[in-house]
Amino acid sequence: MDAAVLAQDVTKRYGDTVAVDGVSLSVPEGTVFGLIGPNGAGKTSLVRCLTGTTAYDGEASLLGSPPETVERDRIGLLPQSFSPPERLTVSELLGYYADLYDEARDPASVLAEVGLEGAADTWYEELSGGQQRRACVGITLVNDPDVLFLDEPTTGIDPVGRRDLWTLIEDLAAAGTTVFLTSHSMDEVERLADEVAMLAAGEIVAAGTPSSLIAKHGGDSRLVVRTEASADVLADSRFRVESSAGRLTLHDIDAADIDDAVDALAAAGIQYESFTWTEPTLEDVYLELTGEAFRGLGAPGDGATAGAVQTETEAER
Ligand SMILES: Nc1ncnc2c1ncn2[C@@H]1O[C@H](COP(=O)(O)OP(=O)(O)OP(=O)(O)O)[C@@H](O)[C@H]1O
Repeated sequence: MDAAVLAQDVTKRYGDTVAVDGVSLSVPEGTVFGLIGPNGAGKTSLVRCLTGTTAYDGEASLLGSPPETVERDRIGLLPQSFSPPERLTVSELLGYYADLYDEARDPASVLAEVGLEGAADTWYEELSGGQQRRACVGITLVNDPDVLFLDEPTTGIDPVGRRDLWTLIEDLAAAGTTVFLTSHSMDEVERLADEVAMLAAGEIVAAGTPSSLIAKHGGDSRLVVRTEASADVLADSRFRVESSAGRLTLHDIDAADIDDAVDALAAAGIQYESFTWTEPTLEDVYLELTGEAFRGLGAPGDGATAGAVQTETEAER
């Protein structure tokens, strides 16, 4: 499979701030790549480099060419903040953006894909925040892009709308579109991404499939028991137990161990209100790695004074 997006030692500086610090990555065609990381980690800056919308050092390629030279109709980009004309209805808006391309999809079918058929004749400014975001996703689809960059696409969208968009993203990837997704929603990334990279202070600190990252950094499966009992009463059991206010946590509990663990609670005479078995998720990976990044790499965004940031922002305009 060819790489649709490739970065080799990509670095983006704004004055003294190093927003992206020597990032290398490769996204095979037709896959979903998830970029995660705390606020200020450099995600949006990296997306700008990879879409050719800002200057950078290092090498990048998009669909086999330098990003800034790729025909715009092959790329879809939903920036984090995007404000289309507000006094257009949703269908006028999609038609307006479709007209910017020599060949475009039928706006009506895009409207249906993003679940806005019922709002076709509503002015953009009268849509709810979540509907506006869906309309913006629709705008990125009118040119039927080969690569789609979505910077926090589901922010503000309700749970049903989020799931609908996830299905849409899965369908797009299944049909061959490469999707580069940045998100703060770990369940979204865990569900959608084939590969994930975590950025902290401009550097990739971990990368891999969601399951490999969870296996490496997510911690263990555990049984959390709501009880006032202390861990001592399970001292003779085979389980590793920690106690905290109102709960005992039994570690390294696989699904097959749950019965034994519950038997051990009963044998120790522990009265409990309830128990919950949890498996590690990408959120655990995120929390673990963000903690490490703050301990080891310094807080993201360090190294820039507000003045230096301001100067470069002005210089870029
Ligand atoms: N146009 C700009 N001019 C100067 N500094 C900038 C500019 N854009 C971003 N920065 C700085 O670059 C660093 C990375 O910012 P960026 O927006 O890329 O992070 P992010 O990971 O997308 O954050 P968030 O999750 O909050 O959207 C931050 O220190 C930010 O202040």
